Amino acid sequence: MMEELIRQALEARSRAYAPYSRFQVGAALRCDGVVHSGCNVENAAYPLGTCAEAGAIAAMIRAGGRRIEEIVVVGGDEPCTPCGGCRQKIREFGAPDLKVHMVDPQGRHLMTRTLTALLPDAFGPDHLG
Ligand SMILES: O=c1ccn([C@H]2C[C@H](O)[C@@H](CO)O2)c(=O)[nH]1
Ligand SMILES: [Zn+2]
Repeated sequence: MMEELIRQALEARSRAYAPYSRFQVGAALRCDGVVHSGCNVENAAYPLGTCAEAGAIAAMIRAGGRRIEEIVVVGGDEPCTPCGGCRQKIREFGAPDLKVHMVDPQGRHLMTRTLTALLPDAFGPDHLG
């Protein structure tokens, strides 16, 4: 299953629209045993670009899913750690011990972190009662 997550993250990355940064990113997550993926989509109005993780989450929600069980992110040769905004977006649907894996464009494992390690003391849905 990890292999499938990596495969889909790489495939999503190959479809990234990143003409401005030229930094292509793919993300794939598993929810209820199903894999959903996304890529970054930039815009001539730079701040409107969206991250790969956001695309994968949108695909999961569109499919009726609500829980991220595992997620893989691929950017360049260094670990592509999710940006701060994406950490919060992942928190919405991920448990504190969710594993976030980072791989390189060849699919080789680079780093794994728990969501808690990436976003300690996170604000989340529980805070709203
Ligand atoms: O985890 C990350 C980090 C960056 N990006 C995108 C945003 C932008 O399009 C490009 C450069 O920051 O990479 C992602 O999609 N996910
Ligand atoms: Zn992001």
